[in-house]
Order: sequence, then structure tokens, then C-alpha cells
Amino acid sequence: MDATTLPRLAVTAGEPAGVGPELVARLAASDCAADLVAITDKALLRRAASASGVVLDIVDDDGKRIASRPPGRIRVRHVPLAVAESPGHPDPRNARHVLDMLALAADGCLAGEFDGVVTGPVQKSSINDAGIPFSGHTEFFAERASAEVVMMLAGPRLRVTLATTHLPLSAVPSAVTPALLERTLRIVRTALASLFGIPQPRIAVLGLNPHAGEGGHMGHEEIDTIVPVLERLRAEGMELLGPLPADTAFVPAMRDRYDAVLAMYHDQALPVLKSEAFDSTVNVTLGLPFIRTSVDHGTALDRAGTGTANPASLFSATHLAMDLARQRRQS
Ligand SMILES: NC(=O)c1ccc[n+]([C@@H]2O[C@H](COP(=O)([O-])OP(=O)(O)OC[C@H]3O[C@@H](n4cnc5c(N)ncnc54)[C@H](O)[C@@H]3O)[C@@H](O)[C@H]2O)c1
Ligand SMILES: N[C@H](C(=O)O)[C@H](O)COP(=O)(O)O
Repeated sequence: MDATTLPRLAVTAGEPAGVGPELVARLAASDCAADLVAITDKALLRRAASASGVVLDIVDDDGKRIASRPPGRIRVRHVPLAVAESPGHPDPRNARHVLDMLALAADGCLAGEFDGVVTGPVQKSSINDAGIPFSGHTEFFAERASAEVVMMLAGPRLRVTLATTHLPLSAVPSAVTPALLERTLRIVRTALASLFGIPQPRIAVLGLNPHAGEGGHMGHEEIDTIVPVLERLRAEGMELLGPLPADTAFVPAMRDRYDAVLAMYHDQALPVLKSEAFDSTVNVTLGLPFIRTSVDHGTALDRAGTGTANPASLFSATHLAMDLARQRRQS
């Protein structure tokens, strides 16, 4: 990417029976000033455009960088479906198709063919039903890039990062180790500085137990694991708040005291963010050697094929990827 060309972004359509393909069609129809390369099945994208009432000019990707893109024109890397989609009904026979899209996008980013990847939602259970271990894009891209990563969901007023991602709740306490917390906090601090322009970020760290353990009366992970890590990193100069009780960490009086929150597990913090800004929140993978952003919502199977899904989160994810790509070009 140089100053005259658009950020070149791979956009994966996700689960073919979900709303992802329709949202990609809506994005392609918009005037978004990015060189969008849809990673999907071409016929699926045509059907999704038709369901969404948009007209697209779909062409094969020739790999060349471009300086402008007329609304509706979309280049495609064709990844064939195994079986035609049935909106609302994921078919595990298409699991390989979904993973092939992710692999193509990741490898293209690693090779410098794309400036980043924006992902549509996948139905994890359908991939698992095909007998393939898979817990999310975050873990897939981390493995593909051999990187240590952190999941962040960033909304207009709140950024949340997770110490653990897609684990059963019963596995969380033993997964929250000093090494994990230290590594996670270092990745979060570096990313807040390099991607979000906050040189000395303030990070609020949640406890694991109710009321952050209530001084050891409601659990010991805070005293045994979290506090020693925070003390060690504070001694290095990191600005860390906590461990805070999760139930009050998000109240208005606390919000201006931090730039991001580190939660111990998925459902400790994501419901807060998704209930206040479902339309505009973006999932960002921190720590990868390439830019990866995503919608904050799932496959919305109840809306698939109806053309009624809201594209706002995909638009936000694409705009953030464009900003990050331009920033990377300038640095
Ligand atoms: N980025 C991702 O790949 C991603 C993110 C979250 C969930 N998921 C997966 O999605 C699947 C379904 O998850 P879920 O049912 O918990 O969440 P969901 O986000 O798919 O649906 C929750 C509710 O929000 C609505 N909704 C979601 N997106 C919408 C949109 N763009 N416009 C209008 N309404 C929308 C749905 O219709 C539904 O009522 C699961 O397999 C989950 O793992 C994937
Ligand atoms: N945890 C994410 C969320 O709730 O929005 C979602 O499952 C997607 O995760 P990946 O980006 O790792 O697929």
C-alpha cells in the first residue's frame, strides 16, 4: 500500500447460512473507500446481494492495487461451497469452506497481499459438528501466525480485553495464571499505544470472583494470582487499576478512570459492551503480525436470507481496519 492506493482488505463472508454474505454484499455496495476483496463463493455472494436488494459488479481479484473503487464493484477470491447454503441452517459440509476462507485471508495478510482482514461471523458449532476442533477466529489466526494474541472488543466508549476467550467456565480459574496475565497485559499495553495512540494507557483489571474476592472471603485468585502480577507490572511503570469488582467496574463513575478493561473471561465483560453498543462495536485481535477486525455479532441465523441484518458492525470493523492500515503505512 502506498499513498495513492486504497487499503486492500480481505473480507471473509463467514458462515454461508448466516447473515455474513448479505452484510458483505451491503458493504460492497457502499462507498467505503477501501480495496475490498471478498473471500467467498461467487454464486453465494450473488444470491446474498439479491436477498439484500443490492446490485454488485463482481470480478475476479487480479491482485493489483487500486486507487479507487466505485460503489458496487467488488473483487472476489473464489472459495467454493461444498453444498449450496440454506439460510438459517448451517451445514457442517461447508465447514471446510469456512476454514479455507480464513486460511486464505490469513496467508494473504502474512504474505503482504492484503493490508488486513475483516471477518464476517462464523457458526463455531457447525465447524465442530464437522469434527474439526475450532473455537474462534482469534485462536485460528493466532495459530496460523504463530502469535500470542488477545481479543479486544472496542466500542465508542469502552474497550474490553479478555484474559481467556472461548473456554468452558469451569476451565477459567486454572487458566488464569500469572504468566497468562502478564503476557496479556503486555500485549494490551503495547496495542493501546501502537494501534490506539495511547502512549501510557490505564488498564483496569477485573477480579475473578464476586466483589473481587471480598478480601479473600469469596475466593483467593485475586490475592494469590492477580495482585502479585499487578504489583510486579506497576513496579515497571504500567498504570493498572484493580483488581476491581466486575459488577461496579463499568458504572459511569469509573469509566473515565481507564482506557481499557481486562476481564478474566468472555461473559464477564462482553455483555456490558454488547448491550450498550451492539451496532458499533468491533472485535480486534491484538498481537497478530497483521490487522484483523470483525463484527461483534454472530451469524444471526434468525435473520439470514431476509436482508434485514444491520451492517453497522461490519462497516465499523472495516473502517477501523482501514484506519489501522493507513496508520501502519505512515509509521
Ligand atoms: N465474529 C464471529 O464470528 C462471532 C461473534 C459472535 C458470535 N458468533 C457465533 O454466532 C453464532 C450465533 O450466536 P448468537 O446467537 O449468540 O448471537 P448473534 O449475534 O448471532 O444473535 C443474537 C441476536 O442478535 C441479532 N443480531 C445479530 N446480528 C445482527 C445484525 N447484524 N443485525 C440485526 N440483528 C442482529 C440476532 O438476530 C439475534 O436476535 C454462534 O455460533 C456464535 O459462536 C460468531
Ligand atoms: N467472542 C466473540 C464475540 O462474542 O463477539 C466471538 O465469539 C468471535 O470470536 P472470534 O473473533 O475469535 O471468532
